[in-house]
Amino acid sequence: MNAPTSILAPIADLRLENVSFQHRGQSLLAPTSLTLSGCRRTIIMGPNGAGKSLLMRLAHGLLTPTSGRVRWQGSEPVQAMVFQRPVLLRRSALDNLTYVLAIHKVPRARRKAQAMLALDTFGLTALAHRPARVLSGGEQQRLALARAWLLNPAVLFLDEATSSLDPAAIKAVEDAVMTFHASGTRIVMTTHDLHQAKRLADDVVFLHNGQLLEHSPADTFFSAPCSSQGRAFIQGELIW
Ligand SMILES: Nc1ncnc2c1ncn2[C@@H]1O[C@H](COP(=O)(O)OP(=O)(O)OP(=O)(O)O)[C@@H](O)[C@H]1O
Repeated sequence: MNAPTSILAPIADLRLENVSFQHRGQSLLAPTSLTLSGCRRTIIMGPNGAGKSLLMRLAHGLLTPTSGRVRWQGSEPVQAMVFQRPVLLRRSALDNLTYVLAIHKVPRARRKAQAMLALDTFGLTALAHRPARVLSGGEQQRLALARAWLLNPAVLFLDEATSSLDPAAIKAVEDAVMTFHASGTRIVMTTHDLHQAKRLADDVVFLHNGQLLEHSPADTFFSAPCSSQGRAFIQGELIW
């Protein structure tokens, strides 16, 4: 594994074909078809319980659909996922990163330099030797992003990655997302923060009640959503 560089090859399309998910006979995601392509920032939006995380976990392969299929149109690219609460090892920030490099069989002599580069990229150099679990929420999230960056993913999934952070930490995570995107990574991110979606989205997938109601360019979604639920959502009305 090399240090992250720009991803030059086109990223395979990810196609969800009539994907549904049921639990104990209850439909949590109605049959959904969706194609994610190019090097775009796709934001999955919708109110609490809409099925955003479900859709993302199905897309990333963490969940198996009840029906339908998820397939890559071409070779499956390297993917990484960042969660709302990152799971970090009881070690220093630096060691959390060198551990990942060891798992990926990077020669020992190269691990520290690569890990330090990742820490530097995400503004964490000064915290290299601090135990990861005492870092603030925003710092932990940036460490999770640095760890993902080491994998040089072509596709990065983020599930409510900023929902428990303050505005400065949100900005730092959004900057980190832009760093990934600038190096050629496709971004797929869930949020119910409208302002964040407006800042980041190239296109928006809007879910309500386990149904995909819209997948549109961000400008279209924010100026002229085609569903009444989408309109209510962007007007800040509560919908359940
Ligand atoms: N693996 C699972 N097994 C069973 N039920 C699930 C599973 N994952 C999610 N659910 C249920 O599916 C529904 C949608 O959950 P999901 O987490 O996708 O919503 P969300 O849109 O991400 O909501 P929030 O904004 O609150 O995080 C919820 O009722 C949840 O309890």
